Amino acid sequence: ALPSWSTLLGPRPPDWRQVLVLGLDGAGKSSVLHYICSETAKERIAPTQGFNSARLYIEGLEMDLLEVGGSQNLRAYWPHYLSQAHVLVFVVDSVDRSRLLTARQELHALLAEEPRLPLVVLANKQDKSDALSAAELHDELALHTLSDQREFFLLPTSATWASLSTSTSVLHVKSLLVSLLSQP
Ligand SMILES: Nc1nc2c(ncn2[C@@H]2O[C@H](COP(=O)(O)OP(=O)(O)OP(=O)(O)O)[C@@H](O)[C@H]2O)c(=O)[nH]1
Ligand SMILES: [Mg+2]
Repeated sequence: ALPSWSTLLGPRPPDWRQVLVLGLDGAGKSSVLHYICSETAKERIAPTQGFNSARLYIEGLEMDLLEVGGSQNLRAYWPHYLSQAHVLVFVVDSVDRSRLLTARQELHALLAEEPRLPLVVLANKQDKSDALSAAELHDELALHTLSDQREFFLLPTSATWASLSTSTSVLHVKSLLVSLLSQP
C-alpha cells in the first residue's frame, strides 16, 4: 500500500478539504479546475497523463482539488483516492452520448465504495447546442437510485472562458464547494 499523507507530512490542518475530480477522459475536468482557480482564457488544455492538482485558499478553507486523468488506464487508480476525499465532483460530457453508459457505470462503481461521500455531478459542455440537459443526464446516469443518505447536487456547467459570466459558469461550482465544505 502507498504511505498515507499523514505518514509523510504530518496531520492535515483542520481547515483542509480535498475535492476529488473524476470523470471520463475529455469530460472537462482540467478545464473546470482551470476556470475555478484562474479566470483567464486558456487556448488548449492537454489530456491529463496522471494527476492534476490545484490549491485554493478561500473563505478560511484550504481546498485541494485533485484530478486523476480519465483515460481507461488511469481509471483503475480512481478508487484509491476516495477515502481521503471530502467531496467527489464527477464531470460528464453532456454531448458524448455514446459513452454515457460507461460514465454511469464508472460513477456507480465509485459510489458503491463510499456510501456517504457527498457528490457533485457536473453536466458539462452546456454551451454546445446538442448538449443533453441536466434533467436528461439525471435519467441517463440513473441518479434517482442514489441513497437519501448522500448529499447530492447536479449542476449544468460550461468550462469555457466565454461562459464564466453565464448561468452555467463553473464559478457556481466554486461557491457550491465552499458552502458544502464549510459545514463542520
Ligand atoms: N465547448 C466546451 N468545451 C469544453 C468544455 N469543457 C472542456 N472542454 C474541452 O474539452 C476538451 C477536454 O477537456 P479537458 O478539460 O482536458 O478534459 P479532462 O476531463 O481533463 O480529460 P482527461 O484529462 O483526458 O481525463 C478540451 O478541448 C476542452 O477545451 C465545455 O464546457 N465546453
Ligand atoms: Mg484532464
